[in-house]
Amino acid sequence: ASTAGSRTSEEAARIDRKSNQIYQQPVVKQFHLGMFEIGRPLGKGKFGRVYLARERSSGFVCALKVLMKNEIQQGKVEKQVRREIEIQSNLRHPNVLQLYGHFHDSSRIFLILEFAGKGELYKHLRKENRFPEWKAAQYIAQMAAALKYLHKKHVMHRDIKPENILVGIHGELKISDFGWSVHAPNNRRNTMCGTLDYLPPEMIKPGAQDNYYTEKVDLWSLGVLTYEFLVGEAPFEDTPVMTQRRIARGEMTVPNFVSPEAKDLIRRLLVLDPEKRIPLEQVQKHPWIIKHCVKGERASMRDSKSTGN
Ligand SMILES: CCc1cccc(CC)c1NC(=O)n1cc2c(c1)/C(=N\C(=O)c1ccc(N3CCN(C)CC3)cc1)N=N2
Repeated sequence: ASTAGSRTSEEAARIDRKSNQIYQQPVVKQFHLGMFEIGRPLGKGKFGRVYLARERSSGFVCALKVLMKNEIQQGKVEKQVRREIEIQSNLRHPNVLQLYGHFHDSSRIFLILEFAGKGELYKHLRKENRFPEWKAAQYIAQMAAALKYLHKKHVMHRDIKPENILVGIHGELKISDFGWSVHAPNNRRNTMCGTLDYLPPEMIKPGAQDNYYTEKVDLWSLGVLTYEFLVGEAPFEDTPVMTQRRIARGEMTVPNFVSPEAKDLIRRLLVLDPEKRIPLEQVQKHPWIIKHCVKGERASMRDSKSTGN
């Protein structure tokens, strides 16, 4: 295959004679509102509304997120919106909601997002109260894969919670809302708003001199997410003051209906010392994940027989 370096920047696409492939460089298209047919509203958040949309020429279905410039300015979140666009535009993973492009007019910013056909995960969780272990394990495996991808690109999400996860048409999870994500390491203190439940100890009580934290914050949140999927509420849920104290001390109890394997994974993620949290590779190989995610042993044996390895 060609070496990317040899490709000059203005080339949009080229035929590689050897492999007779077309290497399509993303052509940065200019988008505008007239290109889209707007459908039903899908949801609304603090700073925006999202609509089902279809790009007229291609018929491509997407989600159009509309942010009001004046609300963004008043909320002093321009930087976050800029970061969300910059970070999410460069990400491509089946469990990360894709941002295809963006544009703006005099009063609004528009984000062209991947359409997640089954909506918000937290609504599914509230409706089902809590997920069966096989479903929770498959969801956590997908989140671990997404986080591994993000961390490889030195992006930490920092706001992993059910409210920021969408469900695709085939039931796959999609991390969204990169408003709080940053490139690691991050040694700036950011005032966080919203729920405290998912914050790790190092973000709750950063040492005076070193409020330095890394991607390990997402490991803590993955632990909180695992707990909430299985129990139906967050592990440190309490009054704001008590929540902070319980997080800082890692005080939580796992109900008996949670299997020992799941309890083991939760305890290995909810570790106060960020360096001692189980790494994502180990999460993906954890017995609880393997038990629910790898097709039965016989099935995999069948695979290996057929491929003969
Ligand atoms: C502006 C809204 C907002 C604010 C803050 C954070 C986020 C990310 C979660 C968002 N949403 C966002 O960016 N979103 C980007 C999106 C997106 C939201 C979305 N789909 C839906 O919101 C949705 C909702 C309900 C739905 N149905 C519910 C009823 N069911 C019977 C059938 C399926 C199907 C899809 N697809 N891309």
